Amino acid sequence: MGQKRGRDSKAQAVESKKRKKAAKSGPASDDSGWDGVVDLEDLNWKEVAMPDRMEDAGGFFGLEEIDGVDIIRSQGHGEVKFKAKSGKPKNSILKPPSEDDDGEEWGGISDGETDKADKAEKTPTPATGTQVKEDKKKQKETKKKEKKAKDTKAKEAEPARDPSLKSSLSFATLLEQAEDDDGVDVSDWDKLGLSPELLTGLSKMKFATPTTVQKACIPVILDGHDVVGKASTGSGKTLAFGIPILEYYLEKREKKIDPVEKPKTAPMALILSPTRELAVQLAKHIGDLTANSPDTDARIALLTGGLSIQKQQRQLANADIVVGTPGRVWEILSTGSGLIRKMQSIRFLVIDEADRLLSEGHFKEVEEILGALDRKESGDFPDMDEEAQKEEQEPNVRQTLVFSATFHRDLQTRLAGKGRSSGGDMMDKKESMEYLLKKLNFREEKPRFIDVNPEQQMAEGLKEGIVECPAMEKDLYLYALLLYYPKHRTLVFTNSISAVRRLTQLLQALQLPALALHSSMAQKARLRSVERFSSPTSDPSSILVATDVAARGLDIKGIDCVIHYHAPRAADAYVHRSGRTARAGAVGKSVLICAPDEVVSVARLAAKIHAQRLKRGIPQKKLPLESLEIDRRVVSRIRTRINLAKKITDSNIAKEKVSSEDNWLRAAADDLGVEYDSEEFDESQGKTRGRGGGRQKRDKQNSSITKSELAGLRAELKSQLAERVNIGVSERYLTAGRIDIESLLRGEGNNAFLGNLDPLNF
Ligand SMILES: Nc1ncnc2c1ncn2[C@@H]1O[C@H](COP(=O)(O)OP(=O)(O)OP(=O)(O)O)[C@@H](O)[C@H]1O
Repeated sequence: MGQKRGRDSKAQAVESKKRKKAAKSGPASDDSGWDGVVDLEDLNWKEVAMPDRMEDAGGFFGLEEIDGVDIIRSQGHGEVKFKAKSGKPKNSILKPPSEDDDGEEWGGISDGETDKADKAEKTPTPATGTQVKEDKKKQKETKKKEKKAKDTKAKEAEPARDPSLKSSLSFATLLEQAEDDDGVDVSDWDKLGLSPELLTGLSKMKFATPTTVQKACIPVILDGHDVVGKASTGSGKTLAFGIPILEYYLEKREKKIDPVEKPKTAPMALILSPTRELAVQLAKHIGDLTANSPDTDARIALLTGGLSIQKQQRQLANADIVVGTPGRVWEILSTGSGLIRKMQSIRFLVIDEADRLLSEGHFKEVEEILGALDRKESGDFPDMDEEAQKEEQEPNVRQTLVFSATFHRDLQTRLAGKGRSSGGDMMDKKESMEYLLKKLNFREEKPRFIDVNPEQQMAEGLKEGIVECPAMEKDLYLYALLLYYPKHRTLVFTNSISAVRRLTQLLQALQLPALALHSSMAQKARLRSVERFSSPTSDPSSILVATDVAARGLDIKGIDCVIHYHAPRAADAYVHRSGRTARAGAVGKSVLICAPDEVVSVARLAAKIHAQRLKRGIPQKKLPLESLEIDRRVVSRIRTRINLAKKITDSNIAKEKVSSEDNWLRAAADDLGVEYDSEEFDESQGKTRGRGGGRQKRDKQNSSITKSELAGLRAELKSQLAERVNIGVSERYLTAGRIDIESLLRGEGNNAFLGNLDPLNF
């Protein structure tokens, strides 16, 4: 297709300048070793023929076109160049030298005698150096004048054009616009008074409007207040605190900008997260905004367990913002020299997923960190700049920002400075709210409590459902749900690591793209699972089977469905797990697979979460969750597959287990210099009788399946999986009218099933 461009005076001016530049280094002939790449201005543009009537021009007035070119985009700069299409001579697309070109500078683009002859004709007769120069100068000036007069005349002769039309036709403007298209209009952020740098960053990230929590929190934090922020999952809390931190960074840098070297300074913010994956994500999210905002080179150190401590220590030495999990942060701070003092000057302390971070296993380290940040010791700070030292001297410069989607009622009322605690079930005595308030050392007596959605903890676009099934058939119902929702990126939550391992293998045996995530995995494997699951190029039916390590904060685009294989143990876990879908205004599903003995506790849990809505009478149901009926035919037809897959998985797991136990005992026997016989050992330990004996016996039985038996099971499963699950259709009578053959052939509908399956309508 031919390329078109508009003509305008600005483009022409640039054109002549660039042409000269091109001429200097430009191509001499087709076989000169020149790669054939030319600039826009050096193309042999031809005017587009105009219709007789100007009204018919349809906005194409003044257009030029070129044929036979390929566009070449240079990496990184968005610059566009051109090359002749293959089969055409390289210089066939080049513009011949025009009258106003300086003959000497224009090295000649010629592949024909005519051009050479033309050039010879134009070449001035030899003369002395100064004279030639002067003559040329005069010639140039005359040509310039002539050209100017010609241009003015042409302009006067042109009919008046709509200025917007003109600019929209300019090729140069089109290129500019293409660059501008990189971003979106961010005028909705104006009221928050952000710096142009961050506005550019937000525009490039296509965040046209601040979310509710961002609108509510950013100004308050910028005003220097301590904030406790509560907003539903996926509502943009990270930037609600990330933006004010970066604003502070820019402001601080402005005051003492050093063009040669950044001043060595202490970090200005410490952001604590309960899980490694969330810490990685927080650093990335804030880092993305930094990277997209011009001149915003805040350095972020990520301190999480499982990765090289030395590297993290090095990062910390130059960091502006520190993001980490409490364990590793404390490990580095407590073993480093002078680091605690350096961190004492931080301006922001962020406790993300606060209710989790301030409870359970993490509290001890958080407590150590908080204690260390407030411990005042004398001494100087040799590697700190003056302002940081000054700030260090001032008492309590630190703003504390506490965020979560869920807060225990007591924590909520206490942090909001409202009323007394009635005693809570989330923390024990020592970890009481009073203690917390004191420990967090807010600089204001009452931090600002911002609850953007007091009545609803769940995201707007989330649909909640429940599938009831016999306790021993959860695998079957899980598989059925996954078949009902093909091409759904699904996150399956379990309550134990062993269940994650087993389910991942089971689903893999059923040829589903399942990945595992739990805290006993090596950190690199954990990150790899998250990366593979979240990659935009990954299978759209990817499944991540995880423990609650993935429940908090994980922001993976495009999770369509969350399945709770085990009912969560607490209401907040349900909120956070379900919050992995329907994020940032998207829609999503959350489905609980529920055994009969779990129904009561699940009902209680749901009632708790939806208490406010139930109070207001919406919706008037026993359970605010939709009950999903899985077609009985599906259940019965997939049973064989599940049984086969289970046998294969159980056998593999039992073999791994027996072999690792065996290896351990063998090594111990070797160390002791004794013979090891596994059966003899089991007998002597009474392992075949008593408590746990049944499980061990089962493991032994499962592990004793021979290789050929296993191969047989695999082959049987494979042949089952090669067929669609038949929902009451005889394949012999496919044409009997019960199924839509044409849509079947077109590959429409759910490929897992043969026959008409009522959708779950959920
Ligand atoms: N102003 C905005 N406009 C559009 N998208 C946004 C905006 N701010 C943040 N987002 C996107 O929303 C998603 C959720 O943001 P974030 O992870 O901060 O949510 P959260 O409230 O912390 O969730 P959780 O409680 O689950 O941790 C992210 O993908 C982020 O890129």
